[in-house]
Amino acid sequence: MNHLSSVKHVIVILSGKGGVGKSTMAVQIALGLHAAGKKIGILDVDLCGPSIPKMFSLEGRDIHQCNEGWLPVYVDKDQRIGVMSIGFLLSGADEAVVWRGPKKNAMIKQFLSDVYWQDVDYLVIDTPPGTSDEHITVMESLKGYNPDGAILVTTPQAVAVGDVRRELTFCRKTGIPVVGLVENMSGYVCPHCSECTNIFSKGGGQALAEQTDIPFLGSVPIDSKLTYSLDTGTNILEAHPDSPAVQAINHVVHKLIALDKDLP
Ligand SMILES: Nc1ncnc2c1ncn2[C@@H]1O[C@H](COP(=O)(O)OP(=O)(O)OP(=O)(O)O)[C@@H](O)[C@H]1O
Ligand code: SF4
Repeated sequence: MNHLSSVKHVIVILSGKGGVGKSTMAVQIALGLHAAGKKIGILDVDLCGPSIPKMFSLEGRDIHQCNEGWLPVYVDKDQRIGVMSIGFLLSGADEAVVWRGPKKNAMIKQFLSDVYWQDVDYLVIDTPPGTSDEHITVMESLKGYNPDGAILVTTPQAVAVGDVRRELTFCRKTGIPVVGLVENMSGYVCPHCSECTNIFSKGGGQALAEQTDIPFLGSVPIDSKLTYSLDTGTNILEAHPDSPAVQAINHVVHKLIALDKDLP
């Protein structure tokens, strides 16, 4: 049995470039949805750079099997946030996955069919940067399970925004709806006075969303509290609920939940 059938919503996180904060957004959106009372699964199919276990401080944890399939590794004792990542199958943080395409694609298919999610409300899938074979495998494996669609992550600079256009074309060609666009690293929040300075250009994500007629979900600034929380696997939403990054993430999550009724 494919356990995706027990998942209510599937959201794929995509970015045109590496390092724009795709995994960061996957984790924060998951935490925000969890705070809103939803049961969450996070699937990390970034086989060459699995960063989700580190961001939840779950490195070194083992995957266990039950009769139904692979059990996710749970972040919380209530088992409301489950994680599956290739990172759990590697023997150490420095080990690299040196696999050719077919082996990677077989692993992604297995991840998508064999993890026993147990009635999660939202499955958030973190993908590698760009549009590769792995993305096509994800999209093909999701066919028939009615995924909500993709959230595109960009930084505000024109170069990064240009790459998002290619992601949009990819979504259209593979038939996956676009849930919306998030602009990450939109300005830098000073840790002393909380002043936000636009160190990159401003508003590129929002302008692109308007031009291409996709929902703009919001802008998340660079916030050192967020970097710290990701490095230490702590929950910034609980630790710093008033920080600018958390307010921005909450805004994205509320928009996402509001879109729920409109999702195909
Ligand atoms: N808004 C932010 N504020 C502070 N730090 C951030 C923010 N967004 C991302 N970061 C930091 O930037 C780094 C890169 O982020 P992340 O790993 O999420 O990028 P990515 O797009 O998933 O990268 P990859 O190309 O490896 O998949 C991380 O160390 C993260 O802590
Ligand atoms: S934003 Fe304000 S507190 Fe921060 S470095 Fe600049 S002047 Fe100093």
